[in-house]
Amino acid sequence: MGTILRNGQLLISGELVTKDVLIEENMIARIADSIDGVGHEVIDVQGKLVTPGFIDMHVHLREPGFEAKETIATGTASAARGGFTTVACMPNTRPVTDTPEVVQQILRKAKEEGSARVLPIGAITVRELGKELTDMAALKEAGIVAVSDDGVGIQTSQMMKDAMKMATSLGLPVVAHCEDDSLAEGGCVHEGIFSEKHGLKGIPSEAESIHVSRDILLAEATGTHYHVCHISTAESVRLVREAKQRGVRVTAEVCPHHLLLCDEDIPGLDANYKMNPPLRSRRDRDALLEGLKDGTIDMIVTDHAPHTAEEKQRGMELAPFGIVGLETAFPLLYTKLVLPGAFTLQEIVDRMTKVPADVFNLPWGVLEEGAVADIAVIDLETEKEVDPTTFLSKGRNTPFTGWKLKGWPVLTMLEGRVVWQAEEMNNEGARP
Ligand SMILES: NC(=O)N[C@@H](CC(=O)O)C(=O)O
Ligand SMILES: [Zn+2]
Ligand SMILES: [Zn+2]
Repeated sequence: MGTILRNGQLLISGELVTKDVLIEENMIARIADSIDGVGHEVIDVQGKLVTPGFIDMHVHLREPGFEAKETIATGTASAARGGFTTVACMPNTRPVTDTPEVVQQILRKAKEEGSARVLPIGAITVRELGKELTDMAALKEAGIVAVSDDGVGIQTSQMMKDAMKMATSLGLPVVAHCEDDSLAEGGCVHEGIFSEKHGLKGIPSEAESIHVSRDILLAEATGTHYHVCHISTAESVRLVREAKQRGVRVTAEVCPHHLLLCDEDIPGLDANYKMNPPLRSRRDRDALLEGLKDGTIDMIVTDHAPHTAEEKQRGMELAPFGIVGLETAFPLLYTKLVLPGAFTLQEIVDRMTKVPADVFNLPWGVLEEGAVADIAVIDLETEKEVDPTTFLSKGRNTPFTGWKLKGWPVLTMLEGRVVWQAEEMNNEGARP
């Protein structure tokens, strides 16, 4: 017996087309105008978008070590609710994901308790201290898909060059958090309108862009696949665009919050607007949208970064950087970029599925016969307010509370298994 998703809307060459999808075992067995339901379970998804499950190459699951913020169980439940079936998790755990043991522990937990596929990213340097390279070969053997010291920048050029050489020899992408400490130190928001108004120390744009420029030169010299994390400034976008034109192997990701908000939008000293990199200027925000449009920026990621309520209540200067993102990403992008016509639905879906799969050489992210049945079903009609108290994440730290959005995922399948289902998708009323 298989499962049929009946009368869903599939994106085919940019058009929405009504189709049935038959899932057998863990695979998509058939996609057709109409599939006979006899002998199968049938789920009515009439009028709803059926897409490949989303892939997020940048999340913080916090386990091991920071289970008060999030666990692999709650983080992947949050992912499933957001329509994500694959998440890559950053190594700034405790201990840092810098040994094969931690990688194996994450993979084991994910298998036992996970509602999404988890791809660990290993640390570039031991304890992310920037002093000594990790044993990347052993980490790769254990199952990492890339290396990163996310949370901190690699401060010296020599360390980054050594890391790139090592990663290249192993075929691992270098995923870089770009931040020059000598420029960023002590800042809590973007250096600009908001920091001036409130007398706060700012993080200037160059703190990011200088690393991007340095790393592009190093990537060119070493032949590395260099991937820029959470790109946030106009200058970084320009640098990546020029590097791509010259044929450097550079890719980039952007977060929904940097596409939709700028420092002018921060209402006051609320740490739910504090993340790293910070919300930049309107000009930067516009450059990110343009970069995403023209392909300079390859993919969208959430940088889901849960923290406890107590931590986030410490105020703008003392609270940790980071906001959650998995459960609001698609509704935000759909409502704020697709519905107003800035991006097509296909453009947004591709940057959350096929493109990250292509860039990181992953076998998921497509909805076609013979593919693994990682699927998101999305209600494009019903408008609902963002309500953090409903989040499956332990984190409630979002600046989007109360936003009225459409495009809420209602059913998520991982390898053919339903891992999340909204109440309204209770199977009653479906008929063969
Ligand atoms: N983005 C953030 O603001 N915070 C991240 C670290 C990071 O992504 O650099 C975190 O781990 O909390
Ligand atoms: Zn980062
Ligand atoms: Zn991060």
